[in-house]
Amino acid sequence: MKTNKRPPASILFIFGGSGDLNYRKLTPALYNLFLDEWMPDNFAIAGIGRSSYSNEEYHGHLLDGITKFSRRKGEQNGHWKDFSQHVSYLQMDGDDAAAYHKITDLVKEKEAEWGQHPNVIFYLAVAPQLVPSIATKLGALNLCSDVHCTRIVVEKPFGHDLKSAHELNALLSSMFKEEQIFRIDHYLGKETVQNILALRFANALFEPIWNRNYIDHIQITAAESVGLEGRGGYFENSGALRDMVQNHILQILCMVAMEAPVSFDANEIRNKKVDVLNAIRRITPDKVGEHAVRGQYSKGWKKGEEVVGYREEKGVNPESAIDTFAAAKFYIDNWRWQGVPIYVRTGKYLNQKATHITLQFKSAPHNAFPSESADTWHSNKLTISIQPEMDISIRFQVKRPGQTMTLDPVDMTFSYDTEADHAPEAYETLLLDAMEGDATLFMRGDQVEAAWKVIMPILEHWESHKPADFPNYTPDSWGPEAADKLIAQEGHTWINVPSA
Ligand SMILES: NC(=O)C1=CN([C@@H]2O[C@H](COP(=O)(O)OP(=O)(O)OC[C@H]3O[C@@H](n4cnc5c(N)ncnc54)[C@H](OP(=O)(O)O)[C@@H]3O)[C@@H](O)[C@H]2O)C=CC1
Ligand SMILES: O=C1O[C@H](COP(=O)(O)O)[C@@H](O)[C@H](O)[C@H]1O
Repeated sequence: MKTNKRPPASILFIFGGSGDLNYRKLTPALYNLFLDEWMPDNFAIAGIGRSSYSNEEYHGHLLDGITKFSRRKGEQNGHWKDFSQHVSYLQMDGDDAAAYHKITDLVKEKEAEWGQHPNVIFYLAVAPQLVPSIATKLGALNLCSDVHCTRIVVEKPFGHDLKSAHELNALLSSMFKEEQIFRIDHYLGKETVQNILALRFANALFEPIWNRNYIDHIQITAAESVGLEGRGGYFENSGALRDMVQNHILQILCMVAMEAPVSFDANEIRNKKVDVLNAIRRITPDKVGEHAVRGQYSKGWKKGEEVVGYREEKGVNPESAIDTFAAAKFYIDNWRWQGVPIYVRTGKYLNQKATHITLQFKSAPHNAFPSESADTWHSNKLTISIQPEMDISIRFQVKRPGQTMTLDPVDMTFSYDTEADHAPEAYETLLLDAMEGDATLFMRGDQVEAAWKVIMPILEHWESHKPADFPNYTPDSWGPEAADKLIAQEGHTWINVPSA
């Protein structure tokens, strides 16, 4: 786990330095680490892309991103000038092997300037099709020597399906050792996602009831209020199941369902998580309809503005069968979770931005209270809100003050928003971990493949059976009606946690 020390001297090469992710997330995160005095004493950041920028233009572009998207807006009392001196832009085509000397030149220059061998981190924030070509050329640089500690950070999606993920793992491990490969899933860097482990394994209170004997079912919702945001080209090759369930949602599920780790060693945590993925019951092709629902948004209204349907978005096939909503019911075949349904859902243009996990407990075995209390009888639930609210809330029943024995449900809530002044953004945590070489919050190769195995039957069924009812939900709703039917099969309903 992280120490309180700054990481060693590092050079970060960001492939995709001219792209959206770097503009909105990576550079703002690195700048926040700098402001919070977490960056190494000696560091350099080089953005890489084919677009043309002078260093000065590049700095202006990045500062614009910070002003729009960072948790700390703007340049912060002159600190930007100090930070930007560490940042440069390398114009190069990642497919052009002859251009890679620019990387080794910069490493040599910094070694001479700092009088030490820095860690070299390659961050691949590029489309997945480019990853094999770039990784192969990086491997050929032979920077993975005794003196350099080289790491490669690979953005999601990791592969397009099980086969391509397996091939990419094989390619990366032919050039890098597993401890050098950092497969990123930014949900694992979110404070409230990490807090699931603290809640479960730093408190003796929850463990005895965290199982099939007390929990009726679990729900995981990752709802987005935004639409495609110009990513039509990407989404047409992806869909909600690939974009959110294969990675973020299954990783959250692992943290909720895993057994207690013996230590916080990266491999120990990852072993426990992969056990969960391997225990998820495989959905057979004939059962996909009972276990999974897909949706696609139509045109409609969002916050009082008319918005186009998915099929009318830029870069989208007018007859597209891509899912912008996905819901599924999973079972984990082990002693702890046998028979407990786990419902997950995600979608674009839903009613609100809300990511939360709810553990719905079973009802008390006997209601000894007067019969009128039956109307207000609610079973307990524990809700972990990941965003935008960051809190943990337990619902239980109390007696309403007065002469009658009437019960009311109340919530006891811990709010991260009030306790943590400036919770770091996920990418701050993950970039710092990558510089420190701590892979606990990153995915191991077998974990990614195990997650693909879980969703492959659904993907294959959907790809071979085109939906007859698309588009089937309107913007600002909670998705298609079929999602309500999915959960109603076992007498449950989706829980929508209202945002403040
Ligand atoms: N944007 C987001 O919010 C998120 C993105 N991601 C992932 O991050 C990755 C990048 O996404 P995003 O930033 O949105 O994509 P963009 O399309 O905005 O950026 C793509 C980047 O790749 C560069 N690039 C493309 N071809 C080459 C090439 N041949 N050689 C060198 N550079 C090249 C582009 O630079 P140029 O055109 O100048 O060559 C550009 O900087 C994807 O895997 C995505 O799934 C993950 C989570 C969220
Ligand atoms: O990885 C992705 O995540 C974002 C949602 O991230 P969040 O941190 O805002 O919840 C999603 O919009 C995007 O489609 C997906 O690629």
